[in-house]
Amino acid sequence: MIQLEQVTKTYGVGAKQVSALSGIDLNVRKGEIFGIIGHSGAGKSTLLRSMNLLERPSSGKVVVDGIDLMALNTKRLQESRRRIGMIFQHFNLLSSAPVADNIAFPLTLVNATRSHIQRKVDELLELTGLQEHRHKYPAQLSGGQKQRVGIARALANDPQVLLCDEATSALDPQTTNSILNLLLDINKRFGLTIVLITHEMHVIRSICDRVAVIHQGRIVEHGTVAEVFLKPQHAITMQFIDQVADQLQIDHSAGERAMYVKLNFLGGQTYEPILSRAVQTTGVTFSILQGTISKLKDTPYGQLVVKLEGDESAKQNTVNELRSQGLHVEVI
Ligand SMILES: Nc1ncnc2c1ncn2[C@@H]1O[C@H](COP(=O)(O)OP(=O)(O)OP(=O)(O)O)[C@@H](O)[C@H]1O
Repeated sequence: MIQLEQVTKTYGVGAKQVSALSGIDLNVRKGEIFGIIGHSGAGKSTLLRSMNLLERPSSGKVVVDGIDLMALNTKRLQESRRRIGMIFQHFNLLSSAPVADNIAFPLTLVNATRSHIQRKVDELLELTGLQEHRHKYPAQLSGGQKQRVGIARALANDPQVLLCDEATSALDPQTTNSILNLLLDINKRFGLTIVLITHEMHVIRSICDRVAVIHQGRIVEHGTVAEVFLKPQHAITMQFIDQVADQLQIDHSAGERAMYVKLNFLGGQTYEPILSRAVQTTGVTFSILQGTISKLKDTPYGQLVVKLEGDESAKQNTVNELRSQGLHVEVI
């Protein structure tokens, strides 16, 4: 749905030049929720805004639904942009207009008929749960309600893509979850392709199908959320995963007989007695030091930290057996 080929962006001129993006290749598939995570200044906003040419890349190619955006004239670009909705961290609503008019705004720009505007606004108020707030002004709404208005407005022209620029960063955790659930619902109902940028791994884990990690203007890692969670390759990715992991301090003084391992279970494995079966065959004993079960989007995901005790070869056989059962096992 969105292809970026060798996209670069340099701000400024001469000695003041800043390279924000360097050779970005990215492919966002139709109907998926694609997350881009990175620290402040990594280039996330620049990357997201280059997908609708709010920020024109210095070089490279941006293709959305088969259309090469950089090759379009201003009028054609405006038409293409209508198929790409966007929501913002600080909502960017018209403060002097009530909720219904904010939602109707993109439709008035394309001279939609009054009856179409009325029908669409009613539909979007219902979708976003804002019916009773239609006559209120943005200043009378909570942050979560404002973002719902932002989402409704972004959907007014029936876009194929929704770009989310740190859409939940200004919200408390509970409101964040309700907005993420709304995005997930919209994605499922309408097959809308969603690209979001964030610095929070919780957001990626909750709703994304695939993720790219950006650092200093480059994509350093990408894959399905499960792949990236279970087998992070880059130090930056590990830092982000630590945001959502409970840290356990291992005391290695227990002696050589002990081996500490971290086990990651995914999907159906999460609820199976794989560890008990493995130790029955190898004869080692184990104690659980830490365990959590959470979800990667809709997929259950479990993590156990266990201490294995027994012969060196038996412990190694246990690790091998667990790996052969498809678990991701890390000796720590
Ligand atoms: N208009 C601009 N002029 C000059 N430099 C810019 C401009 N916009 C961004 N930059 C620089 O480009 C780099 C990437 O910025 P960008 O805003 O894309 O990062 P980010 O990951 O979105 O950061 P944050 O999470 O803090 O918003 C940074 O070094 C930033 O200072």
